[in-house]
Amino acid sequence: MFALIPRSLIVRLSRASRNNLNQKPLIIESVNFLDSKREYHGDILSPSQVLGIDHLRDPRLNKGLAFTLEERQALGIHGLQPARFKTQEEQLELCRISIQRYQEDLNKYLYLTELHDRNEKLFFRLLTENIEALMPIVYTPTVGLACQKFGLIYRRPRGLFITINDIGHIFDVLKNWPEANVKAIVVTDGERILGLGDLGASGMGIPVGKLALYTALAGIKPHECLPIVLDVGTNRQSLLEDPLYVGLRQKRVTGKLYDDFLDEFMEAVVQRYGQNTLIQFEDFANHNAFRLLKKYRDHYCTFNDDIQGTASVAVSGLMASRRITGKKFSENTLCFLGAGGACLGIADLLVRAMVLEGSTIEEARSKIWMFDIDGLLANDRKEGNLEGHKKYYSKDHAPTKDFLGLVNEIKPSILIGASATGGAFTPEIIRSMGEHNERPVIFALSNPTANAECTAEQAYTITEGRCIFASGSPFPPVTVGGKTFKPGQGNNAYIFPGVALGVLTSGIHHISEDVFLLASETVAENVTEDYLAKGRIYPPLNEIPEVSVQIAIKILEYAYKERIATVYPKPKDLRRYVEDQQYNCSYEPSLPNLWAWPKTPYMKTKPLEPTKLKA
Ligand SMILES: NC(=O)C1=CN([C@@H]2O[C@H](COP(=O)(O)OP(=O)(O)OC[C@H]3O[C@@H](n4cnc5c(N)ncnc54)[C@H](OP(=O)(O)O)[C@@H]3O)[C@@H](O)[C@H]2O)C=CC1
Ligand SMILES: CC(=O)C(=O)O
Ligand SMILES: [Mg+2]
Repeated sequence: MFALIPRSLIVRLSRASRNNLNQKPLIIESVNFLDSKREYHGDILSPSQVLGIDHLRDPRLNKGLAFTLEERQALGIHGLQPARFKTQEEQLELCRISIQRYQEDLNKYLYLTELHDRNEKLFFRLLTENIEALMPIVYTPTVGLACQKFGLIYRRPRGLFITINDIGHIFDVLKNWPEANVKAIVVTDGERILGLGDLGASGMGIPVGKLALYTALAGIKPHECLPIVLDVGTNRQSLLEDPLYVGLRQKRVTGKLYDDFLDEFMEAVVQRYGQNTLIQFEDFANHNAFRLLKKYRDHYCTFNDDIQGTASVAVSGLMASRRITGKKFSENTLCFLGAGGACLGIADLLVRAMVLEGSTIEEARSKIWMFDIDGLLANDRKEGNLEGHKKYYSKDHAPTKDFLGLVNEIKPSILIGASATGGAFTPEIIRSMGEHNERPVIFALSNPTANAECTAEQAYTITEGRCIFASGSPFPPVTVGGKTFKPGQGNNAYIFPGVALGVLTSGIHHISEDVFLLASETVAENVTEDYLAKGRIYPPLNEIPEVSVQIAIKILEYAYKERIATVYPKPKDLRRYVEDQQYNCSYEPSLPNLWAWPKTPYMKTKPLEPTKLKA
């Protein structure tokens, strides 16, 4: 039975009200149906078509078949959809069935991208409720493949592309972004995308994926998030020659012009969105990452995820490992393969943690040995630089490029790889770790999967199940001697969403290292004895949303204690305050409650048995 809707009244939601669907629509306009013929894309259309169709086309408004009969009629979309009404739960079931049908992960990625473009709430609900199964698709490893194939799979724009040619006009480009209330930006210049090197503008997949996790793992509202690529060219010859490449076809700009471009970008962000806008630097090459962090950290609300987020997640894993090995941080010898943003960030934060345990900085640094592409960081080495933070870890030791030899000699209890060198932890190296330690700690943090320094299978098998293992990209469970181990994912995804939530809700201007140590502790506290017994040093991925809220609460407590919060008065109930600001991915009414609408005649259907997505 159809309800009777007064034809003289159709309801129009203003753009302002759509931008914040968690609020009730603010502006309601009555339009007389009979005298309102107007032009739309050059055609004379009825106002119902003009005004209502947006509800199907705009991913933020679209609810698919969940529009009630009353909504369909009042919005003028009645007849534009089949007769069936479907709840969001029924739509989710269709999504799960659909995604299972794809064999290739890249096709699953494309399905999710299309869903994101079509129905934002459904996309985020699907992602939030299936983190374990879908994080490897929207994030590492599949996002790496999506970046490599970016030119081929590019369909619709998502995010903002600012090129070096926009210098002098970056603010104008930012003004083209259609959202007025951006609070968080993830920005890359595409020079070091995961462990895949320089992908130029094709690196856009990374800020898009990271910000999808801002919403799915921390409930930060999607319209408050802005992914940005700074396209300064690429030095990858194959991309410059690739007819499908969508970025600037020129070598990377460097030096003063690059720096001026970055400075203008930072200033333009503040001018457009305010001083408190969080700017997360992601996948910049090493020669820029540290430099830019140092330059901007005390002037903007910013952090570098590859340095600080990675440090925080690795230290968190080591905090949990400490409960198994019984050793203080300073009682370990650590050996790093790689001395870039990730490894140096981890080493620096660990030194801070050791100092808090009572070591001096020198004692703490003496426990840490590092290898880069030119071998051991050694004072007398002729090849390779010892610039920046590398010099803190350089040793009075004969230069060597023999990593296995060094491992045999110094007998580290903790081995960490972030070198983007797949298979660099050879079976001999893993065996040596097993021979010298009852519970060797082995972290193969490089992404995507093919770049991991070793697989979970190799680590557990060669150490007869004794190692404490984590990897940057996910590995399936491994069974050794009848015991099954679920490898932990030592990925900064445990950290950056919660840190962002804490920073945004407290309004702190600058993000200190203490914030990252707090995040490490919070993640480690969520590792139960039961998880440790199964070899897990991180909570399961689907617990990250709760962990993010806890991180945010810790940051708020810290911010009020240190008097660096800018949101006053201090909320009485911090958890409630945080949760009240989070995104709600359930559908909401598309119409204001002008009068009591008659009930929609939902058709009775056989209840579906929910499909379980395999991780
Ligand atoms: N799990 C996680 O959450 C994260 C993982 N990562 C991963 O870590 C990896 C490195 O990232 P990042 O540190 O930012 O990158 P960088 O480019 O800053 O550092 C890479 C480091 O590895 C060294 N290196 C390269 N090849 C070798 C080799 N054959 N032997 C020894 N050392 C080598 C480089 O040496 P040199 O200094 O001489 O160039 C450099 O020190 C990437 O794969 C990335 O995906 C990064 C961030 C987070
Ligand atoms: C995870 C991440 O940030 C990286 O691999 O770069
Ligand atoms: Mg990164």
